[in-house]
Amino acid sequence: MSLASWISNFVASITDTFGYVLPLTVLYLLYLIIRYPNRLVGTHSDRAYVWTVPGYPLIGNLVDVARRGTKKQFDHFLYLANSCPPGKPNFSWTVPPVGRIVFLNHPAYIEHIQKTNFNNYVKGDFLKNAFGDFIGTTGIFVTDGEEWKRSRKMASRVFSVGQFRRVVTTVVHEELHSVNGVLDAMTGEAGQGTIALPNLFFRYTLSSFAKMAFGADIQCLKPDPACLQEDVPFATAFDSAQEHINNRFTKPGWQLWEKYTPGGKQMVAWTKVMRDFARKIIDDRLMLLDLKEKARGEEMQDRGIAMGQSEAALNEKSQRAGMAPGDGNDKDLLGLFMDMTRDPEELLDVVLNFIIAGRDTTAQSLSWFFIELFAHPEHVQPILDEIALLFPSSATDTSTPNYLAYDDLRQLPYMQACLAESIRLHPPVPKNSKSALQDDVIVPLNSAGTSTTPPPVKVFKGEMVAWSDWVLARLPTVWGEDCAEYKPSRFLLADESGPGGWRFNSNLGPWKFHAFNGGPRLCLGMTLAYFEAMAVLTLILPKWDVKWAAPHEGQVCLGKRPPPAGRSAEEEQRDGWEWPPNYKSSLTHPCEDYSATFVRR
Ligand code: HEM
Repeated sequence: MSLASWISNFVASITDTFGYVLPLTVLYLLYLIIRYPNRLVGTHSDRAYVWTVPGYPLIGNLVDVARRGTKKQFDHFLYLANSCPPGKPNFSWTVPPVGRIVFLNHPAYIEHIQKTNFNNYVKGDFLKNAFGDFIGTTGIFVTDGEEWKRSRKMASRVFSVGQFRRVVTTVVHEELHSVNGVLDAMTGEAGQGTIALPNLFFRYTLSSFAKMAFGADIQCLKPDPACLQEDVPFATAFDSAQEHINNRFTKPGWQLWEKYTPGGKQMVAWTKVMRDFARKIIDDRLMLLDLKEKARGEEMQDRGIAMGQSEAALNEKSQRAGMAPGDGNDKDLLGLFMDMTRDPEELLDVVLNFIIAGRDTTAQSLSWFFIELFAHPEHVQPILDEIALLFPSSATDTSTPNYLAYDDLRQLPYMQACLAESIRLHPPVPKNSKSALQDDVIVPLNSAGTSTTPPPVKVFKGEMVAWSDWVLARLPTVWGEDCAEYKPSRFLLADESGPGGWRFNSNLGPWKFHAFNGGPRLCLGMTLAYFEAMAVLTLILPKWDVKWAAPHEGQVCLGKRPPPAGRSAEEEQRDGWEWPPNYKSSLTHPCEDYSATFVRR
C-alpha cells in the first residue's frame, strides 16, 4: 500500500469513528502547542530582543506565578535577571489573563516608559479592577490620562501650600509625643524594654496620616504601650484588604474565585468598614462646611446675629474636625481638597488613595532602616553627632524629646543617606508595571542622548512592561559590584559647608534611585515621607540604644531562618541571633513584625 492511500484510509477510519469535529479539534490543539510551545496562547514571541522564560505550552508561566505567590517572586525575578543570555538583559513571561509581560532590568528603559514615551504607557484596567473596590476608580493611583492629570494637579497644589506643611508639622509633633510616651513607659524605671517595632511604626504613620488627611484621631496611637494591643477596626480592615489585593496579582480569574469563596466575602466586609469610616468623616465635614457657609450667608444678611455664639461654636467644631476657623488657614488634606471638589465619592477616593500611598511605605521604610542599623551599628554615632549639632542639648540631656522642624531636614544628611540606602535595598513599592497602548520600540539613550546601550526592546500593543526596584537595586550593571551591600556613602557627598562635612547626594537622579518613581508620576509625598521618618528617628536615636531583641527578651520574629551554625541552643537563647545573618539575601518582607529592645542612654 502506498503512503498516500495509507493516510487516506487512516483519515477515513478516524472520521468514520469520531466524525470531523474531534479530529479537527485535536489537530488544532497540536498546531497551537507547536506554535506556542512555551508560552501563553495568543502571545507574541520576540526572540530577537528579549529572553522568553520557558513556560508550559498554551498556559505559559502560570504555574510558576501561582506557585511562588507574592512573597517568593522577587528572588525569582532576580535569578531570572541574572540568567538572561548575553546581550539580552531583559526577560519576558506570559500569564493569563494579562498576556506577555516584559521585565525591564535597566533604568534607561524605565526612563523611556515613565518619561520619554509617557503617554504610551498606562496603568490600565488591570490595576483599576484590582484596586477599584478598595480605593475607588477615580483616585490618583489608578487613573490615567486626563483623569489622572486632574487628580495630580489638585494634589500637587495641596502639597505645595504652606498650610499643608504647617498641618504636617503639628500632626507629626503630636504623634512624636505619643511615640515618646509609649517608649518612656515601656522602658520604665529599669530603662529597658522590648517592643514590636513595626507595629509602633504602622500606628505612627496611620495615626499621623488620618490626622493630616481627615483631621481625625482614630485612636490607634496614644502615649501608652497598652494602645499597641488595641484593635483599630479601620486599620485592621485596611491591612487585610491590602494584603488581599496583593494576592489578586498572582491569581488569574480572581473575580470569579472571589464570588464563591469566603475570602471574597471578607474582602467586601473589610472594604465596607474602611469606606464607611472614611465616608462618615467626609459627610460630617461637608455638613459642617454647609452649616458654616449658611451661617456666613445669614450673617451677611443680618450682621450681628450670626457672629454671635453660633459662629463661635461652629469654629470650635470645625477646629476639632481639622479645619481652621475664619479664613481657612491650616487646613488638612481633606479641607484643601474640599476647596476643589465637594463630590463625596471623589473625596473618598482621594483620601483613601493618599492613605495607601503614604502610610505603609513610610512605616516599612522605618522598619527596614532599623534592621539595617542593627546589622551596621557603625552608622549610629555619625547620626547622633549630626542630631547633636541640631539639638545641642540632646547629647547630655536625653529626657527632653527632640521635635524636628520640617525645614531642618537638610541638616541631617547622614541620617537621610542611611534612610535612602535602606529604601534603595528594600523599596516599599518593590515592583510596578504599565500597559502599552501602541507598539513601541524602547530605545534607551545614553547620557549623551545618542547611542543605544543597553539594547532596544520591542513592546507590542496591549502588552505589559514591568520592573522591580528591588531587583534593580541588586544588579551590578546598575549599582556596581557592591550593589547588595548597605552603603549609605552612595548618598553622601563631602561638603565642608554641610552639617558634619556632608551633603545629601541628590545627583543620582530618579532613574537610578527609582524607589520614589520618576517623571510626571514622581511620588508626591517624598519630602513628607523623609520628614515623618527622620522626625521619629531624631526622637528615638539619641534617647535609646535600639537592638534586635534576643529570644529571651521576647523576639517575635523567631524560627523564620536558621540560627548561625555552631551556636548551641543555650547560647542562642542567651545572646539571640546575630540577626539577620543572611538578611541581605532576599525577601522584601522578611518579618512583618519583629521585636526590638530599647535601652535608655
Ligand atoms: C518611603 C516612602 C514612600 C515611597 C518609597 C513612595 C514611593 C512611591 C512610588 C514608587 C510611587 C509610584 C506608584 C505607582 O505609580 O504605582 C508613588 C506615588 C505616589 N506617592 Fe509615594 N512613596 C512614599 C511615601 C509617600 C507619602 C508619605 C505620600 C503622601 C501622601 C505619597 C504620595 C504619593 C502619591 C500621591 C503618588 C501618586 C503619584 C502619581 O501617580 O501621580 N508617597 N510613591
